[in-house]
Amino acid sequence: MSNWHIGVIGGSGLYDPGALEDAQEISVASPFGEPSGPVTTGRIGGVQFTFIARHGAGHRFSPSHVNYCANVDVLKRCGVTDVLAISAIGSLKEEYAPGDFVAVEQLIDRTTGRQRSFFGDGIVAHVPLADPVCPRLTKLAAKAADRAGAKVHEGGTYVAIEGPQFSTRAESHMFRSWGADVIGMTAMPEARLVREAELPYALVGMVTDYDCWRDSEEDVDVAQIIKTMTTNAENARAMLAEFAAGLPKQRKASAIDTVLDTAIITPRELWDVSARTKLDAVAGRLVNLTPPRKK
Ligand SMILES: CSC[C@H]1O[C@H](OP(=O)(O)O)[C@H](O)[C@@H]1O
Ligand SMILES: Nc1ncnc2[nH]cnc12
Repeated sequence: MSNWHIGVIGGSGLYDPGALEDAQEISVASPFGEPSGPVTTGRIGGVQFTFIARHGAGHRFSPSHVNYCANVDVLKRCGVTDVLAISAIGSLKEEYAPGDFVAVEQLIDRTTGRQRSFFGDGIVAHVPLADPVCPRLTKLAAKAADRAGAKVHEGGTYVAIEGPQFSTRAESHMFRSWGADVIGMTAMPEARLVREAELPYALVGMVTDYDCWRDSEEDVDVAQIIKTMTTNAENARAMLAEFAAGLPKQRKASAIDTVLDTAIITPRELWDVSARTKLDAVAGRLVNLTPPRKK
């Protein structure tokens, strides 16, 4: 059995991971509140996968209402080593056409008012985020998408908007002028939280539309996105199978696995019991070392 355990966050149109061996649906409680739903855990080949539908079964949580903290906490609690997120994205670039896959490299955060950190209430941490995705995992995901028959673009900057409305035409042009290549509503704060949980993150976007900047194209709407995503969901599942097959047999440590070592600024002797208890999965490697301090 491999030592990889891949957490998959399925976005719009991808509400189940397809066939997993020995699949089990488990409801996992989180101190950060209700996750979007139960996880499905099982194997593809010798690799363990744990899947969560970002917007819940039946797409009940909008991008602003997804409990990103709980979803990431639950994946960490299940023991995942790495997170592969799959999203529907709009294209801000001529060359990225509907149906194409994009292995995202950079993120711009335009979301507002979402909980963006596990830390701050008793234990403060500042993790580095210069490179928000893990290059190793992203490369493996891009290769898998390619082997699954998708047209894949490696690299690209994703701008995360708050939504739930799509962008105005002026915003769409502005994001293009900033150098953003694709647009969505969910990769932030997800990527921030996954990093805080010391998990490498890769984001594969499936292009569903050209947003509203392109004169020759209909402006984006949900019907267009769902139509493309339904066609693409099978490709995404095929990508997961190829991803499992293409992983190196044994996972080697990543610098992200221990990123909190140099990120927590609050001295250990001041960590309070409730913060430690809440972080027992996210920062379990550190907070579970010694008995919690009594107040
Ligand atoms: C269904 S239309 C917009 C919706 O689709 C994307 O979701 P996800 O990233 O979870 O695939 C986008 O970010 C919006 O949330
Ligand atoms: N054009 C768009 N804007 C924001 N999120 C999206 N998800 C898919 N297409 C999108």
